[in-house]
Amino acid sequence: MKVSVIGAGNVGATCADVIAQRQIANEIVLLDILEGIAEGKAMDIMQKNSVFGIDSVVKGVTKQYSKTVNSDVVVVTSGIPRKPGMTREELIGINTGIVKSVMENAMTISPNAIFIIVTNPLDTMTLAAFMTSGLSKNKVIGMGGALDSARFKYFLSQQIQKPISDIDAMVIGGHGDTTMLPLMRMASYRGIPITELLNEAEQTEVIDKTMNGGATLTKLLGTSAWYGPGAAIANVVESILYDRKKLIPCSVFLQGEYGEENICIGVPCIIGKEGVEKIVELKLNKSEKEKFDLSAKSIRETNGELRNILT
Ligand SMILES: NC(=O)C1=CN([C@@H]2O[C@H](COP(=O)(O)OP(=O)(O)OC[C@H]3O[C@@H](n4cnc5c(N)ncnc54)[C@H](O)[C@@H]3O)[C@@H](O)[C@H]2O)C=CC1
Ligand SMILES: O=C([O-])CC(=O)C(=O)O
Repeated sequence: MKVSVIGAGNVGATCADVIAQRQIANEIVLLDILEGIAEGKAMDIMQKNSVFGIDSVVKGVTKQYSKTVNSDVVVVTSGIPRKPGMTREELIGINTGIVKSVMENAMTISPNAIFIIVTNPLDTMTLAAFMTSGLSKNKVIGMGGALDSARFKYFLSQQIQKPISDIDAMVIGGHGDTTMLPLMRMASYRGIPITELLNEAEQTEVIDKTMNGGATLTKLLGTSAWYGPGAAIANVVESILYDRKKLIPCSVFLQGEYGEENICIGVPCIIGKEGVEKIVELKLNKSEKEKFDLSAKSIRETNGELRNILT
């Protein structure tokens, strides 16, 4: 099983490290355009593997796409992260060209690969990868909701003072500060609805913290997060490589599902060896559907900018 990670920055290197440490793939190739960075990080991870007796092989290369040949999964983490005070959407100008060129280089050499897009603005970059590659829609997966759901569960566990592993919760919609939709009505603590455990004000507080999860970390770190993102990507990779068919919210191209068309947005997906194997249509109530529609509207505005950049 071979995974290539294009962009050996904070998120790409962490993702490679988690995949190696959990032995999800036996070969991981890290690629970057900056001389030496991928080689150095791969060597460092291999020396860590040596400490723990892990046999997954991590290789680092500079621009050498030939080394990514026949990857089963390609993760696109190349691109600029935001700085404190910025929105993810502000990255569209610089990151569109990067995602387009990475897709062109990577897909010819790994014709059967499933692509996981991570670069921000996530939903629009996933659409860019889908449009510019011509790949079938099941093979282009945007990773956003997996991370947002992990944050939602974390903030819920903090609020109700219970272990994270006892909490089930999901975020759908866009991967943006104002576009994500934490599904509080469906969140539960071991089957007990969270809405029975938290009052309205507490629920609102958790939702706000979740939606601002990325911005909060960016303010604290001076650049955006990487441990949560790296792990969330590895979870998607694992579901593909081992055909686990996990239900993970991912940004995927919709053609009528949730009443939307020609847009990539976060919805619950069954993720297996074919990539997106099924989109699960939740029965949203009126208020949830209104929020989902607003999220889609906002993503469409950013997609308008994308179309201007690409033409
Ligand atoms: N979808 C999500 O949940 C998340 C998305 N992100 C996004 O992921 C991206 C990467 O974030 P970080 O790793 O923190 O940034 P970083 O700056 O640490 O690393 C980015 C790497 O991409 C490389 N790169 C740039 N152009 C490239 C190209 N054409 N080919 C190959 N490599 C190239 C850079 O040299 C750099 O090493 C950002 O756009 C960020 O906003 C970050 C966290 C979560
Ligand atoms: O906040 C950012 O810009 C990076 C990201 O997408 C996240 O951590 O959720």
